[in-house]
Amino acid sequence: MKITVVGAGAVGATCADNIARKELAEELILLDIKEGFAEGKSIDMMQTAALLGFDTKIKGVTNDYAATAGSEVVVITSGLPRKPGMTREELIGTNANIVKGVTENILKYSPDTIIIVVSNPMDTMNYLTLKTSGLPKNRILGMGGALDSSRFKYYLSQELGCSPADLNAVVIGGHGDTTMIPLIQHATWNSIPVSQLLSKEQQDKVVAATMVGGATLTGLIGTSAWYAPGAGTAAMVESIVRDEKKLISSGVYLDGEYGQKDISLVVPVIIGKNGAEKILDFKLSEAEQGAFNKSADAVRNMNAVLTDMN
Ligand SMILES: NC(=O)c1ccc[n+]([C@@H]2O[C@H](COP(=O)([O-])OP(=O)(O)OC[C@H]3O[C@@H](n4cnc5c(N)ncnc54)[C@H](O)[C@@H]3O)[C@@H](O)[C@H]2O)c1
Ligand SMILES: O=C(O)C[C@H](O)C(=O)O
Repeated sequence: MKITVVGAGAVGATCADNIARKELAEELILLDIKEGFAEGKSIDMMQTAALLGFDTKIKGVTNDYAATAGSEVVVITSGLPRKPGMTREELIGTNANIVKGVTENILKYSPDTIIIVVSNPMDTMNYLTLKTSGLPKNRILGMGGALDSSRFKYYLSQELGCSPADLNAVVIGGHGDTTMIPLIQHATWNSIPVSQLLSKEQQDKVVAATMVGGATLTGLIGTSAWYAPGAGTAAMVESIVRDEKKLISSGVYLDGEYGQKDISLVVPVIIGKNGAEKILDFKLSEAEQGAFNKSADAVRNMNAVLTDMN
C-alpha cells in the first residue's frame, strides 16, 4: 500500500504520523511546496520508528509528483489555515487554486487513486476536486464529519461526565461554523438517548460548542487545530486500507440523497476499499431536514464562487 499526503504542515504531518504509527502503508510520501519542509518532517518522523516500532517508510519530497506515482490513497491538506476571527470560507480565494493544481498533478501519476480532501473550505474544496478530477464520486471524500462528530462526543462527554468512547453521535451538513448539524436527538450513551439525560440548555450548549469547535481552537492556538483533524483523516484512511466498512460522516457528492443534488455535503458514509461505498440516506426530522437544506444553500453559494473565479 502506497499513500501520499500533500501538505506537510500541521494537519498533513499529524495525519502522516498517525498513518505510520498504525502501519497503514508500506510507503508514505509526504509532499510540500516549501523547499525541504516535507523532507525534514519525514526524517523527524522516521527517527521515531525505532522508538515506536513501526515499519512504514516515510519519504518527504518538494513538489516532486513523480515520487507519488501509484498512490492508492491521497490526502490533500495543502492550503492556508484560518487565523482567529476568520471563517473557513474566507480561505477560498487562495485554497481553490492550490487544491485544483494539486489534484491535477496527483492524477498525472495516480489516475485511479482515492482522494481525501481536508483543505478548507472543505465542502467546496471537495466539490472542486470532484469536478477537477473527473474521478467516480466514490473515490472522492471530504474530511470534516469525522472530526466534528468526535468533537461532538468530546463536548457531550464533558456534560455527561462519561467516556467519549461510550458515545454514539454524528454531525452532518457542512463543515462550517453555521452549516454543521450535530444530530443531538440521535445521540446516545451506550444506547440511552442523551436527550433523556441532558436538559434542553445542556443540549443547546453542546450543539453550539460543537459548531464553533474549530473557531474556539483557532482563537486559543492562533491557527487552526491539527491533532483531531489528523486523527480524523487517518481514521478514514484506515477504513479504506483495512476495508473496515466503518460508518463515518464524510463529505460526498450527493445525487438526490437527503433531497440534494450536485453538491458535496457531510453525511454518514460506509467507507471501505472502494472509498465511499454507500451513503446512508436515513430519514431526518422536519427540523433536521430544514437545517440540512439551509446548509446546502450556503455551500451552494460558496460553490458558485468557484465559477466566478474562473
Ligand atoms: N477539513 C477539516 O476538518 C480541517 C481541519 C483542520 C485544518 N483544515 C484545513 O487544512 C489546511 C491545512 O491546515 P494546516 O494547519 O496543516 O496548515 P499549515 O499551514 O500548517 O500547512 C499547510 C501546508 O500546505 C503547504 N502548501 C501550500 N501550497 C501548497 C501546494 N501548492 N502544494 C503542496 N503544498 C502546499 C504549505 O507549504 C504548508 O506546509 C487548511 O486549509 C485548514 O483550514 C481542515
Ligand atoms: O477550524 C478550522 O478552520 C480548521 C478545521 O476546519 C477545524 O474544524 O478544526
